Amino acid sequence: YHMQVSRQDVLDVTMCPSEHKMPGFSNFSFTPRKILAKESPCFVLKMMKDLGFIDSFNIKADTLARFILYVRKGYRDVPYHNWSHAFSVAHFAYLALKNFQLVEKGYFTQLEALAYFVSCLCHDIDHRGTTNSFQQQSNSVLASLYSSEGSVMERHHLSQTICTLNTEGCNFLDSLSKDDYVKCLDLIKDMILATDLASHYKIHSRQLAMAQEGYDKIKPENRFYLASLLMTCADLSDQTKDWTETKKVAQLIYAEFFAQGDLEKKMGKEPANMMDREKASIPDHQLEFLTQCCICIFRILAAVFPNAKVLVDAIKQNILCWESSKRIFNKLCVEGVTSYEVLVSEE
Ligand SMILES: COc1ccc(Cl)c(-c2nnc3c(C)nc4ccc(C(=O)NCC(C)C)cc4n23)c1
Ligand SMILES: [Mg+2]
Ligand SMILES: [Zn+2]
Repeated sequence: YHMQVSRQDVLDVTMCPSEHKMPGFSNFSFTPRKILAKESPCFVLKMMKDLGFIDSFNIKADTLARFILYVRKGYRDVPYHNWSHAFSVAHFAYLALKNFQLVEKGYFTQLEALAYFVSCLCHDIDHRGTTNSFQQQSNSVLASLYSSEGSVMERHHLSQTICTLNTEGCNFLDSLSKDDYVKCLDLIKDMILATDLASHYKIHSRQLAMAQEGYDKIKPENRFYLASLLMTCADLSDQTKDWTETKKVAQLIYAEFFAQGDLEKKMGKEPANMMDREKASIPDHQLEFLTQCCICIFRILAAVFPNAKVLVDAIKQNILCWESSKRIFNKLCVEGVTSYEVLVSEE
């Protein structure tokens, strides 16, 4: 198992030129998907150094490098829920920590910041490109393990994260004090479980109330709601980038959804419309997702952090683009051409 990550691989990451200049890397408009997969482990290390985690927690660089490489190995080659998604979600955590000054302004302790960044990097480890409901439908091993508690995939991602930490030479958290270590794992658990969209819907109204009353750092439940909100925002952060990026990401998401729909048809099940390549209307579904779910979440974020308004504006821009592309789709979706074929053809 140790053969998967060589000593040389670890050395390449620890020795990577930290003067890797990436103009705009810490701006909200930066698109992390343009970082090549082979360079991304260096950028993860660079972000963690820049956030002060290495110094604050006396983390050993080669242990952290090995952990990052095993986490990358833990992601599968599926269209959307792959390492590139994990890296982009972790990059948003970096942007939030820096641009909202989460630690400097007392929203997060340095330990909560570390847990947030690591949770984002690991939040979808070993995703199979299928939804929680598909686990139930297909009686998957994961469903038999976790369906009684719910959030089946998220519990698996958490379990894989712990397993990776316990892989020999990967536990970069073992330099933490006993208390910090236990607290950090507890935070990682809450944060990874918070990425189940169904869990978000359960607390959405309380997050909205929290923002409208004015964020009160003293209330412990507020710290939980803020951490959950920041996890969901990171998970959806592709939607805050430019239209070219948003369109590319939609192609990946629907490639995954339609592959699941094809599987469900083979199993003699009727897939949901948005999973059925013959029935899905991508612009309509995306407009519904952006207007009913995405923009609401980022509006709450902007109520707590005023400079997050640019993220809401970016989503509004993408909504306009989906509306105009919807008109083009409707014209092109003549007999037999599916909306996915139009989406991928619109290069
Ligand atoms: C925060 O957790 C997740 C988990 C999985 C995914 Cl794919 C996403 C996600 N990230 N970007 C998107 C975009 C652009 N559109 C989406 C449209 C529908 C759905 C969805 O989950 N509908 C519910 C049904 C599957 C039960 C998710 C969408 N989504 C977020
Ligand atoms: Mg997930
Ligand atoms: Zn995700």
